[in-house]
Amino acid sequence: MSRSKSHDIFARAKHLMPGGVNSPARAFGAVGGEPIVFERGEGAYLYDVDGNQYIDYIGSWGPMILGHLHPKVKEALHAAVDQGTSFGAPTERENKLAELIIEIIPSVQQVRLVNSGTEATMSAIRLARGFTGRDKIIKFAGNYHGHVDSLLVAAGSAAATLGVPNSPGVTAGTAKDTIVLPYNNADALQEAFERNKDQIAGVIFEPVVGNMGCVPPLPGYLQAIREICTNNGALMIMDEVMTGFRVAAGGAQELYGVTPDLTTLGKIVGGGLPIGAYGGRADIMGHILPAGEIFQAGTLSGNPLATATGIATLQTLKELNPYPELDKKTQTLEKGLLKAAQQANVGIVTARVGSMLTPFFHEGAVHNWDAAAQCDTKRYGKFFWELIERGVYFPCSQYEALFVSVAHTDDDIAKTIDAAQEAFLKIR
Ligand SMILES: Cc1ncc(COP(=O)(O)O)c(C=O)c1O
Ligand SMILES: NCC(=O)CCC(=O)O
Repeated sequence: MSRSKSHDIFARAKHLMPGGVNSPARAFGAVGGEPIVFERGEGAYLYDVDGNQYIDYIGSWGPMILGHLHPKVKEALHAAVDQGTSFGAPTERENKLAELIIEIIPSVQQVRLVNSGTEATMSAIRLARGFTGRDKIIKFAGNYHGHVDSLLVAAGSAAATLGVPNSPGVTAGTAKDTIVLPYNNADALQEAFERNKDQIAGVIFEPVVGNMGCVPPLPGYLQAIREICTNNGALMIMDEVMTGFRVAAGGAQELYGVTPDLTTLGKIVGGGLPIGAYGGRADIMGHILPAGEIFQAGTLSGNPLATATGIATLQTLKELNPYPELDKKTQTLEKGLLKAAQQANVGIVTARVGSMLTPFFHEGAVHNWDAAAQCDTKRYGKFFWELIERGVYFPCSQYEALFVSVAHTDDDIAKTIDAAQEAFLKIR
């Protein structure tokens, strides 16, 4: 497989952009080598500038649940472009997207559209602080909520992958109001509330973590967070940027039957265009300017193109209800990976919720960051490259979940398992 054009373009990129990329997650820092430069995507496939085809399991880091260039999404985008790209003023499309979100996620009674998942979490914690009049926020090690200063503490995703869970540039003053706890440990949460009585504005968390690899909540854990928040007058902020419309139509809150006060959304809600959203209880959302007094704004918020692709994506998901099928396909992939690893005598464990999956190069189950940090990331990197050589694009880090889309066929899954079989044999 030649990637000479990719190499030349990336060589130039390194002079133009820090590290040659516009986001560190895509820099291949953890797997070594150079990122692949892509030209187009269609269905379950990505095509690089050298004409190589890959079965794509990154899906733009989550948004592409319908696959690339889904006809309904493409059509909606074309129609929207013909009407103008941005007005900085209300549109009916914003209502439609808001209505869909509110219908699909009942805990969201009102919603504000923003431009990214980062903006959603940043705004949600400002709202939690403004609403409660308290300063402190609890987050969990290995959870990632975008590059919000106060949440870039013990962060997962690229921050963990590239060894900067606590980014320089985040002041001690900012970080001091963030309390970091281990995930999947309700006792630690209870104790933190006892130590910081009446000071905690909210708890922000990934209900299924995708950013230290896929780490599901232990039974009863989400319910415990709910109870502890309620008992202490703190807001439960479920970061469903990744899990929303992914693990179930109504996200992890539907899957596990737990109702948060605020929900943050991104990725799928924009169907591949830049968007984010935060919403929740109307009495809390009513504090956002201009209904209330807490400031939050955006020139491009509610963008006509992003709302068009968001509506088309959510409507198509509603029509298809692909979740049982996604679950089945991803389970087949999970079982295939496990079997292939066993045959090659390579020790892995898998974790999966619906169409989110991670093969961990680790001996026991992974429930928190301490365990995830023990993974053999070097071996993961080797596995990753063996898959690339066989036309399979897995996440370029042990600490990112892979995603299966509606476009992946049984044949794609079978080919991926075949590729994994060969890859495990190569790296054993
Ligand atoms: C759970 C979670 N929250 C927030 C974010 C930040 O979203 P964005 O990259 O759109 O800013 C991400 C992904 O990046 C995420 O996975
Ligand atoms: N799971 C991590 C992300 O989704 C971030 C992607 C990026 O920043 O490129």
